[in-house]
Amino acid sequence: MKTFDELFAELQERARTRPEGSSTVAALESGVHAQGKKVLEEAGEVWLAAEHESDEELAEEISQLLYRLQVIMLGRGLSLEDVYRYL
Ligand SMILES: N=c1c2ncn([C@@H]3O[C@H](COP(=O)(O)OP(=O)(O)OP(=O)(O)O)[C@@H](O)[C@H]3O)c2ncn1[C@@H]1O[C@H](COP(=O)(O)O)[C@@H](O)[C@H]1O
Repeated sequence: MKTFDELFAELQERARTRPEGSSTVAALESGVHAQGKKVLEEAGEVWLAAEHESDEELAEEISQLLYRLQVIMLGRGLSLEDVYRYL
């Protein structure tokens, strides 16, 4: 189990070291258009899960959306603080 901040630190490390086989490196290299499509896709799945699926399935979809948002943040060079200051 990990927190949002811990996942972000892990993904920052992936972006820095670019290990082979990392899905994050592949997502970063796919570009902002593909990254944005993934955000929309996962957001739609969260919506559908909230209406029709179990709590567990909803939680899993939300985790994927959070991951995709972090990829967008990393791709644009945003830090957690850049976002948190608006919360
Ligand atoms: N939390 C996630 C995570 N959530 C979603 N995904 C990616 O999203 C995919 C599932 O999304 P989809 O439902 O869109 O499935 P898909 O369309 O079949 O996937 P693709 O064809 O787009 O690869 C997974 O196969 C992963 O590639 C994630 N990839 C990585 N993480 C975590 O990120 C960290 C770094 O991972 P790596 O970069 O792979 O080392 C680790 O802690 C991982 O657990």
